[in-house]
Amino acid sequence: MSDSSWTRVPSTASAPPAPGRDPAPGLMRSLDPLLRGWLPRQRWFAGKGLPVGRFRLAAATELVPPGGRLGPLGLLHVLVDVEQPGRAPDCYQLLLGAHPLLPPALVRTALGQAVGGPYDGLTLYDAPHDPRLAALLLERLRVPGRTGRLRFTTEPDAEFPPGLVPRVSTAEQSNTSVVYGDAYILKLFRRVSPGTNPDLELSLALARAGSTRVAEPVAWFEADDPQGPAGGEPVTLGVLQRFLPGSSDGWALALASVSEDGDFRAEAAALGRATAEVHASLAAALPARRLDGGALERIASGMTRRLDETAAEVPAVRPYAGALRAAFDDLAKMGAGAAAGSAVVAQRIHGDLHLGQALRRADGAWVLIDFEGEPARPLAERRRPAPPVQDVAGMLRSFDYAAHHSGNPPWASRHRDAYCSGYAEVAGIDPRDQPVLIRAYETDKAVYEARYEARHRPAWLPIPLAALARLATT
Ligand SMILES: Nc1ncnc2c1ncn2[C@@H]1O[C@H](COP(=O)(O)OP(=O)(O)O)[C@@H](O)[C@H]1O
Ligand SMILES: O=P(O)(O)O[C@H]1O[C@H](CO)[C@@H](O[C@H]2O[C@H](CO)[C@@H](O)[C@H](O)[C@H]2O)[C@H](O)[C@H]1O
Repeated sequence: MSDSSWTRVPSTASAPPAPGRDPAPGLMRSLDPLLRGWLPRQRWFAGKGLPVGRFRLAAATELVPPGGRLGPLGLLHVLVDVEQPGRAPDCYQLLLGAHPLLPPALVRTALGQAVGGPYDGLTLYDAPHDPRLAALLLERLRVPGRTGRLRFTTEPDAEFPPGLVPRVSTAEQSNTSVVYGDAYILKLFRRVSPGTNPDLELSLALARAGSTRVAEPVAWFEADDPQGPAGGEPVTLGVLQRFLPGSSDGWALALASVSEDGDFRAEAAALGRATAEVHASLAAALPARRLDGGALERIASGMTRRLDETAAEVPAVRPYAGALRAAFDDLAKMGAGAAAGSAVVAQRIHGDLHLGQALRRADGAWVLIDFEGEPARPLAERRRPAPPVQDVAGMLRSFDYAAHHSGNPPWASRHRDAYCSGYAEVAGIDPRDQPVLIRAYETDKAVYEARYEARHRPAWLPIPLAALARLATT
């Protein structure tokens, strides 16, 4: 199937639209009232709690099946910039269907009825939930090439068996994933920015290096940066990866163990070994360098800044802020004492490692997923090499989360120890022998979690707060 069998909205054909101009006449005017109601309610909407200002349509492309027509048959792909006071505009990826009458299963995915514009009178809805449109997207991913500003790529040995039935993953998520017949999972990034998403970059680098600790990407799609110069950084929009059928996620397994006060230490140690293997593969495949003292001081000052910002936003953090700063001051002092060069290596890392990012395959092996980094951080920061102890700290926090979530705090310490022992077996360095680093990174992560929970799951805020209280007294 050639690229030419796919239709695009003619007005998005090639030249970027002038700023503020609607590239598909009337589209933005009809989308605007629908997005105002729907967008802020989505789990992945980053600017929750802030008023929503202007929308600006950055790109619109309609994917239509070969021989099909624009309108109810197609999938409307939209990139929209959202302005909100106090934050830089966010660009969101929307995949929309348009239909005169929605079947009952799709009603809850509706944005509402368009008035005016190219979809006048049709109900717009979230397309990933429509098996027909999700299948259409997979069909498009099979064929490398371009449609308007969208560019589709496949790995050379990718195979697409026919008849893969799509379903949207129900996991609580920062993005939207569609599972195709237990063979593939397509992650659709919702808040996007120029620059290759590390989830694609790192899982591809690991898979190409022969690592079995990752779900291999088989196809992906990107857009040219709608605002950028020709040849600028691509915007990663979606990645199709091998699905691991019958796998269990580490968070569910850990919770089950906590609730029966079970012994999960062998699994925790295996996970530590898997983490260290991934770190070794990333260090071999991508740039790594020894940090100088100044770099450690800059890392410490970033942590202090995040603590101050969080204390300003989350009042419950304030009582601990003064004492917590000591962890970052100690890291800065370590940097000051190592002006000529420290023993700390920075390399590409997972960036947001927790138990929910580890899947135990049906054969018992641990695989890491979601190399996107912390969704709230800017992409450039998430792609910067960092000490691997950051990932270890993330996982240690997660053992603590599981134990406190289910009211069994003693479970945490023996499993944290087992994880560190497993990590040390492969890495040759035990994170517990780097107390200043691990304490600073664990504190930074708990601060991040306090802000994350305050914004997204206020009922969970006591978990990171209890950790901050403990870290403030160590
Ligand atoms: N390759 C895979 N095989 C099986 N399940 C997966 C795979 N990738 C992700 N999942 C499931 O989807 C969930 C969300 O995936 P994730 O990449 O963490 O998305 P998000 O960034 O939106 O949180 C995971 O917790 C897991 O249950
Ligand atoms: O999985 P995401 O990339 O969306 O990560 C975000 O959400 C996570 C929660 O779903 C959050 O993780 C925190 O809660 C987990 C339990 O639900 C716990 O295991 C983690 O240790 C804790 O950090 C993550 O921080 C956030 O970035």
